[in-house]
Amino acid sequence: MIKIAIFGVGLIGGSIALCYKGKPGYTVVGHSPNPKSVEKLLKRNVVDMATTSMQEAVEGADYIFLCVPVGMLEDYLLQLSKLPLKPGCVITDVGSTKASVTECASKLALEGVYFIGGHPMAGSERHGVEAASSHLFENAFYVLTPALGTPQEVVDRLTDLLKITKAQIVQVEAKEHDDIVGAISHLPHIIAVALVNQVRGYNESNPLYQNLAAGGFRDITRIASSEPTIWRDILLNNRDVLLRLLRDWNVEIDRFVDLLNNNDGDGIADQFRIAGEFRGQLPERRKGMITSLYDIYVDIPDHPGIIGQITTLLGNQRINLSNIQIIESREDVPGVLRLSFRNQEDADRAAELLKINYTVRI
Ligand SMILES: NC(=O)c1ccc[n+]([C@@H]2O[C@H](COP(=O)([O-])OP(=O)(O)OC[C@H]3O[C@@H](n4cnc5c(N)ncnc54)[C@H](O)[C@@H]3O)[C@@H](O)[C@H]2O)c1
Ligand SMILES: O=C(O)C(=O)C[C@]1(C(=O)O)C=C[C@@H](O)C=C1
Repeated sequence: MIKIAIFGVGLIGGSIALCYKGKPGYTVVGHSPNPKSVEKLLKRNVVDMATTSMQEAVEGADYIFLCVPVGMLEDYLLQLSKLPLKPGCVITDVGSTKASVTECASKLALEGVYFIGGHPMAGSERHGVEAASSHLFENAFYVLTPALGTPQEVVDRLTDLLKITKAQIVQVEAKEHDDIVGAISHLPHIIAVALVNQVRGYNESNPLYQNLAAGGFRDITRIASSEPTIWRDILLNNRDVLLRLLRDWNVEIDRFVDLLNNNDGDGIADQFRIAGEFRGQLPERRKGMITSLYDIYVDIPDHPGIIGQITTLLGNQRINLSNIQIIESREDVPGVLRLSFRNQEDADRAAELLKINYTVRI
């Protein structure tokens, strides 16, 4: 039996737990310092066993996942280094930054056990075990940052274990990880929050701002609803990288100031063209469950029962939906449904079927 211990069973820790819970040959133990959380984990059936005792959680564990906020990772590593761990045990984490935790583990010089930093590139603005899903990591990249000198056999062992999450495992050097993820994840979170707060300020004197905010604003600001303390820790931990990225961001913004001052329409269009080309090359299909794989969009009139009609139509044809989301729905305004499918064939069949009565966009 392979024992997996998870510290911090929230969105990510809970999703890791659900990937292994109930699989033959695995037993999953969750840890929380809070007895009420331990009760909740057992009640929700996310883990096989839960405890407030660190020692009990790690006893005999083959793998230990640290899924607590970034600001707690080093403290947890230190505490683990003082506990009797099973020889050969692999400790990993899921923190959104990798340089500091990897360096901390190297300094601790763990004996007979190994640390390999990890970061699944999937998540959501939600938090807590209630938001966990065994599908979260499907098709997502999962970064490992093994320190130089980590035996290949140990890296292979963790890689094999993580394949069960259906993520694509890649290795990146820890500092390079923080540079890249700073730009593609941390900076966007800052921008989303700053933009929402800018508009919130205008809205104080005119509530029409909030009412008129539509798809564009919602698309770019979803992540502004992310958990504040999780993101406080991430941004502070990657501070130096982010300060550099924010200087570069100011350059990009100043470029638009100049283009507008100069009435430079061609320059503005060029910026959109360059951005669109790059964005078009993003690996669209490599996403976690929350932004799904094969989506179609259906315009729907706002009347009761409409969603039921659509799901019944699909169900009658045995077309499996993997997710359904109302993107826009207000009184008297037609809404948009995003229907997500696990494969292209289902998405195509659904589009054909729904086109008869609805406007469908692919
Ligand atoms: N949210 C994402 O999209 C995402 C994606 C990839 C990685 N991560 C990383 O995963 C880790 C967990 O984030 P999450 O999104 O699952 O957050 P979460 O809030 O859903 O889960 C955090 C867990 O840690 C516990 N916790 C919080 N403070 C604690 C403390 N002081 N001591 C002990 N336990 C504590 C919470 O009870 C909870 O179980 C973070 O390191 C984050 O950087 C997050
Ligand atoms: O999709 C989201 O909501 C996320 O915030 C996921 C996201 C990201 O920025 O892409 C956030 C933090 C991570 O560490 C990894 C992924």
